[in-house]
Amino acid sequence: MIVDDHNNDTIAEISDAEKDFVHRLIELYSDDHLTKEDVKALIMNVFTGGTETTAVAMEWAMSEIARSPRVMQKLQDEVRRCTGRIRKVNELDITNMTYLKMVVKEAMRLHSPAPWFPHECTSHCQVGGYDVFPGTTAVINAWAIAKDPSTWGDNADDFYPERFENVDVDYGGGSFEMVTFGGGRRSCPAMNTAPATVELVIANLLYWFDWELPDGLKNEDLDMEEEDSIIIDP
Ligand code: HEM
Repeated sequence: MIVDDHNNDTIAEISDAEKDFVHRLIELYSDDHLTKEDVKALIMNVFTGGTETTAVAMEWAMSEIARSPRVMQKLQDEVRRCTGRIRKVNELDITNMTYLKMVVKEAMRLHSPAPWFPHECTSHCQVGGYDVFPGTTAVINAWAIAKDPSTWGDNADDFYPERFENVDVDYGGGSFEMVTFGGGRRSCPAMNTAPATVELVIANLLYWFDWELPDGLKNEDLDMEEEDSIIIDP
């Protein structure tokens, strides 16, 4: 259906700037670089890997902000200061919002949207003194890694965005203290765009609205229990 909507015949009439992800895939298919099955699988990858994860990251970040009046006030001050008198926060404003980036990173540290992911070992190696043989599935527990007190200290379970003022850890795949987007060759291709999306939405919502919990609910009473699955929902 999606592939049919992007009818091959019309691609030649579309400018490069207007071409989307599916147009590019169809071009590669037409050049014999991909099969139709590859195209369908890649589209499914983006839908399944890209929608729920980002939505859940946003929900957790909003919940943590709503639960912490101190963080909300500091963040809202930054968003309004960096945005000025315009109608909408844009990507350029976000580049100056250092606290926002720390808040989103801290929310993703505490609540890895993809808590674990499997990798198959292709050659014999040793991990922590254990032999791992080819064909073995190793499960990377991103959830636990990001909460390890030996890395993150005694307040590892607390939502404290300021910790990133002194910790040079990023989710770019190079810091094994936090592997929210995986690492290496199979790491998430959206490791830069996904946080940017969350930042943009939160900045706009805080710019325009003062947030409150519903029905007089107290901050400490907000239910932060996680629902266990392949994606951790609030
Ligand atoms: C907060 C949002 C997201 C999180 C936390 C996340 C996390 C992850 C993780 C942990 C992996 C597996 C890495 C590994 O196996 O080492 C992955 C893979 C992947 N993600 Fe994301 N992701 C997010 C958003 C997105 C978005 C928006 C897209 C696409 C638009 C996307 C597309 C993919 C794809 C295609 C893969 C498979 C990469 C491969 O196997 O080569 N993800 N993601």
